[in-house]
Amino acid sequence: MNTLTITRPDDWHIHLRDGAALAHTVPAAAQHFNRLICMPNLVPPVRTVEEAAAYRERILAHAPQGIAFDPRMVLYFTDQTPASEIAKAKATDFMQAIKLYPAGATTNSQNGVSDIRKVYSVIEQLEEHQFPLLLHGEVTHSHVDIFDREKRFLDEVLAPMLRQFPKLKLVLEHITTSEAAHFVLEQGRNVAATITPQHLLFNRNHMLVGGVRPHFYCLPILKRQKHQTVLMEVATSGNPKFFLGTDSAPHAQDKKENACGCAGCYTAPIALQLYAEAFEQAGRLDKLEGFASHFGADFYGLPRNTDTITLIKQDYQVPASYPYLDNQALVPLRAGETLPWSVQ
Ligand SMILES: NC(=O)N[C@@H](CC(=O)O)C(=O)O
Ligand SMILES: [Zn+2]
Ligand SMILES: [Zn+2]
Repeated sequence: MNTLTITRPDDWHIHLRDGAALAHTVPAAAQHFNRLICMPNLVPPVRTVEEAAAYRERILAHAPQGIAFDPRMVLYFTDQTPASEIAKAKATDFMQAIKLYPAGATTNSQNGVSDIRKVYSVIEQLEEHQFPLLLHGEVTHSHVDIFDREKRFLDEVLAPMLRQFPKLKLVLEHITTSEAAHFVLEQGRNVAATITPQHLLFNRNHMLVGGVRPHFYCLPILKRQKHQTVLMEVATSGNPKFFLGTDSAPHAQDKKENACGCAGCYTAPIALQLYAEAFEQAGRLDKLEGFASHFGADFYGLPRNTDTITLIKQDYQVPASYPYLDNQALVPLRAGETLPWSVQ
């Protein structure tokens, strides 16, 4: 197969950042994706519907003319989120979800939730309004090994929460383990997961063997190959519980190539090509369209896109870096490498 035309995809998990970064991140994402779930971990975070509306305007100011582009906004869950904010968000036509970061779990999560049991009154509203909860699913206790943090979250936080709120609509974001994949498979249709291109194509050896490669460092961290294999299986299975969320997370080059490097892989301009590479490796290119373009929209109750995008089996040279902010560069995953798929 040399070309593959699919319904235009959506990215259900992306970081666009704010301010001057938007001039770079918004056009890069909009060239391939229509709807974006715009993560709210700004500094300061997007805590209210008003702040989300203002952030959406700042994003739209950089949207390319003449193509469909619909940023979907997300509240940042804090210990102080008022339960009344949920009905308010639900009543808008641009708020899509609320994102829960356990405090300290990842980039800009310091204002996240300190103990999920303290916010059960808000979660009750989420279940009642069927307003989706997006989870960065890792525990944060310093004594828990970084490679076990996702599994521990399932056992200690998510399973008890779902027992209490069995109809809660939720997305376990950027899953990285076989345990998370199986957990999602065992739940009802109200529970889904996003999977990034890096967790499909890579495992921790790619990050750590032969030298430490900071551009592969993201959270949750890349795991063993046996987990990668299971993620590939579920992503390419055609099961609608698993859909595309790139978790493209830009950090300037000097913040990544640093004695204490930031977590996050920048993939927005190459993510679709990477997913095509992964699905081809699995012999399941026929399942790419469902994963990339149908299942997320279906889960969120949005119409599927009506236009299409065409991938070509043609080498694509990833730039060494993209321009970013003042004099900084943005180094993508696979910088300088040649990918087997291009977007027409
Ligand atoms: N994935 C990451 O490693 N980083 C994300 C935050 C997140 O999605 O956890 C970021 O905002 O940089
Ligand atoms: Zn996260
Ligand atoms: Zn993210």
